[in-house]
Amino acid sequence: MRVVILENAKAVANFGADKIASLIKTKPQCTLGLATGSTPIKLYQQLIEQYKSQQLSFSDVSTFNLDEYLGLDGLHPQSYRYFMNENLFDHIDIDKRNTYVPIGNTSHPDQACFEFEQTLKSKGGVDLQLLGIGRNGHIGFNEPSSSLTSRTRVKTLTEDTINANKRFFKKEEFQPHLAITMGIGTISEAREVLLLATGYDKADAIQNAVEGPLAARCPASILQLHPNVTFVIDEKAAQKLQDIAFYKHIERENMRLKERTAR
Ligand SMILES: N[C@@H]1[C@@H](O)[C@H](O)[C@@H](COP(=O)(O)O)O[C@@H]1O
Repeated sequence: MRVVILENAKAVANFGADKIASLIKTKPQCTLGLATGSTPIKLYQQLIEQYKSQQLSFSDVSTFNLDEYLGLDGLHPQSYRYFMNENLFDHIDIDKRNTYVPIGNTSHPDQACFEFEQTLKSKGGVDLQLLGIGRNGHIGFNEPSSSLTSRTRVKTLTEDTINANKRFFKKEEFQPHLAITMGIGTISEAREVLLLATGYDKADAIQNAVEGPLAARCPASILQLHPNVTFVIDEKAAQKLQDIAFYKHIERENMRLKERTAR
């Protein structure tokens, strides 16, 4: 488990974008696991800039998104399909047929979840999974008490999550209380995981995820078992970690080692 603490949200976005860009350069046909929410927006902007300046092509990349609101179709401005089109897909050269977001407007959600898992499997799984984190420690829409080995399925959202996401909906607008989400077991199978968090709001969740016990109360704590996970967080989100000095020390040591081996 690697904990990278950076100065601010911009540095977090740069770090994440560089990771994704270097994966695409070494493996143009890679499969990315993508997230929504406000946290990855700056990272997506960086990727768009790299595409526009011809440093990066997404033409052979496939993507799988973590989650979608149940009951919203992809044309609904608050749907996660719409979010992905607006914030990334419409601005790069990705083939949209290779972009998979769980289908929210289905009358057969269990079947949709099963097919999502099957498609992910047929594509060989996720190379790099990008994650945000909810204030209560959720990843995707796996709320506290989710099974730590769960697969893609329908989940009920907590009041805290509904309130946190209210800002995206208009006052009288229907806000779904259910969502389809990749399971925690599904997420854990990604070959590499990058979790981004910024701001004081996320400090408790980060402390529980990184230093708390492995527990369904904090779904992100499952990442402690992952062999290739990096938490990329800003100083504000890091403020409740007990071992900040040690995490920073490790990063400095790693940097020195890199410089020495590069000589
Ligand atoms: N389902 C999404 C999560 O994938 C995301 O990580 C979380 C945090 O969002 P934000 O980045 O806006 O804080 O919000 C939603 O609940």
